[in-house]
Amino acid sequence: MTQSIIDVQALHKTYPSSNKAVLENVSLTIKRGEIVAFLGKSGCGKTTLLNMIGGFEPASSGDILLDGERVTKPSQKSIMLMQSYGLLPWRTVYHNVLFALENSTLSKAEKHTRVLKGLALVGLSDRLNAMPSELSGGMQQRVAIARALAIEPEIILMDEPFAALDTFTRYFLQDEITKINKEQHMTILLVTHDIDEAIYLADRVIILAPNPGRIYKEVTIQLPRERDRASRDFQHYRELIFNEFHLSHEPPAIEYNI
Ligand SMILES: Nc1ncnc2c1ncn2[C@@H]1O[C@H](COP(=O)(O)OP(=O)(O)OP(=O)(O)O)[C@@H](O)[C@H]1O
Repeated sequence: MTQSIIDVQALHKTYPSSNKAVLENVSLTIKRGEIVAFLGKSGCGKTTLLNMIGGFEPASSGDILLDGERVTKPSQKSIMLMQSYGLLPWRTVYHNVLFALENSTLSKAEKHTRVLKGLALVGLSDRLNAMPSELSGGMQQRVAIARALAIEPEIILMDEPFAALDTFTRYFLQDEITKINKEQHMTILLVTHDIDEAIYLADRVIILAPNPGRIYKEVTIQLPRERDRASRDFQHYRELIFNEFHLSHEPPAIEYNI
């Protein structure tokens, strides 16, 4: 049986500045090496959930266990990858990736090896000395992925990482992510608004309902890897998730008092 890496137990979240619950009674278990996508209407708490799993935001109640240990602060076990690449414009590609290891106790040689490995995994070994301004958006996001990989985290948390990119660059990076997941057996949690991206990448899609944010439905994607977006099976999941997604935030039925 595959061991679970993340256990979210009866999680509630209300931000101190508001008295409205953002997340209510969220429980889920994520297996090591799994890719899980979160879909849901804007404001239903997807980013909040990811931030809490990353240790950036405390829970109001409930627990998050990572490898059996309670998450109370950010750790090197999980890395957040954002839509904005966050590269330092005055550093080369190599030095941007190295930056992630600056506070680590690794030797200089080990850091060098990790940087080269990370950049090789995203196909950028030939751009070590390039400046971020010389790279396309897709390449900059690959540098950001390499930087995350250099840390060798167990979990990568992705908050709409490809939303700002054009379709083909997005497809290319989605393939990179599945390759990295397969080769490195990394657990990947992905927040997206793109149903196709969720089906293409995920082993499991979790649909959240809003007000307060809660798990509405889980869909296991039983398609072999090297998924074909044009296949009938893919179409089946597209329709299934599309329908569930709309049901998840249907306005309540209007009551008429006659
Ligand atoms: N730091 C904060 N303080 C107070 N309220 C917040 C804070 N961060 C988020 N919220 C509120 O929590 C709710 C959920 O926000 P969150 O960003 O988690 O949703 P989301 O599903 O990721 O939305 P989107 O898809 O638009 O990114 C929203 O109503 C938002 O206004």
